[in-house]
Amino acid sequence: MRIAVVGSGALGLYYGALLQRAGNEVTFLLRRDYEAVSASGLTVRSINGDFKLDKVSAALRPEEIGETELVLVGLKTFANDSYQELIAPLVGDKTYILTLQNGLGNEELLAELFGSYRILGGVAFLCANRGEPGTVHHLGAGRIELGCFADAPESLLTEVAVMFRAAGVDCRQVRDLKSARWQKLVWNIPFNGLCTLLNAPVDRLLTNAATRSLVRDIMLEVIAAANAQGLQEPIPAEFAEKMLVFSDGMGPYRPSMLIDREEQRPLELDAIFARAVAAGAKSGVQLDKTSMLHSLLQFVSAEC
Ligand SMILES: NC(=O)C1=CN([C@@H]2O[C@H](COP(=O)(O)OP(=O)(O)OC[C@H]3O[C@@H](n4cnc5c(N)ncnc54)[C@H](OP(=O)(O)O)[C@@H]3O)[C@@H](O)[C@H]2O)C=CC1
Ligand SMILES: CC(C)(CO)C(=O)C(=O)O
Repeated sequence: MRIAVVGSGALGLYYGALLQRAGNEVTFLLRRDYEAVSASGLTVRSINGDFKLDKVSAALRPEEIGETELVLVGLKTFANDSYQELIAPLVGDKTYILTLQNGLGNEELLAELFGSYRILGGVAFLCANRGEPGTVHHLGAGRIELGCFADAPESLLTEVAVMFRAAGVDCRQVRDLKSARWQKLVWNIPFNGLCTLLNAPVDRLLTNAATRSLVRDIMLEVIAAANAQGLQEPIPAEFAEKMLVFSDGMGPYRPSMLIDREEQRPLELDAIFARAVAAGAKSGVQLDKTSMLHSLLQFVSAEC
């Protein structure tokens, strides 16, 4: 498949590299890493084994890439106002768009701009960070769950899922993308929020009894809001315990939002916090703890 990666940071570089290694024709739209990747290729340092792609197709502007079959979106959600500028030049009649970004509202905005029939969404249970230009670090996990947004064809979803599996990614197709998105928020809201506010990695929150209990309470609050959204596949309360156990295996992982704070970038507050709080309120569930995290993060974000 011909693939363009828009948002070639930790997530985009990692999955894009796996897809290229499996034989797909991948072009990365690059900014910070353009010179390093053009000159020396892309290095993946991975818990599954390091590898290097010596020849990588790199572009600085989407117009250099032109129409492609699949656009893989790995932008931070605070850059979603660049969708039109970065993605429109890549879209033709037979182009599909897959966003693996976190949070709510990404598929909706893509559908508004480019048509719902071509939009796929997914959640990535990946722990990846950027290294020096031209290097990405895969620290853990990597499973993705893909679903169709609205009327995108199921056959396309299957084709994309098969392609990810052939690249070595544990990729599952889900019937209810909305449920998958909320399941991911059950992790992102407590951990992105608390790790960023407390400047602490995941394991420190989990080994302290008070913060572990707070994480669980926030997870249950998010599950209650999720289940008020009319999901085809409601989220059981036990999912919180499952996520705690999954997180116990992460060790001293620093969520991407904590790194954004450290590096004084904007935070993904709208997609991960504001939209969840608004969706909860609209369906009669007040997300009080999430709302408090959001307010504190807005304070922190304004200080950056
Ligand atoms: N990292 C992870 O393990 C996971 C991340 N996610 C989600 O995936 C998304 C991406 O996260 P992550 O990869 O960590 O983020 P990064 O900050 O590492 O990557 C974002 C990329 O978008 C690029 N970008 C932003 N604006 C533009 C622009 N105008 N033109 C060209 N490139 C642009 C950045 O460019 P530049 O290179 O110049 O900085 C950067 O390479 C987020 O929604 C995150 O929450 C989900 C699961 C796991
Ligand atoms: C849950 C996790 C760690 C990826 O699995 C993530 O989404 C993040 O760091 O933002």
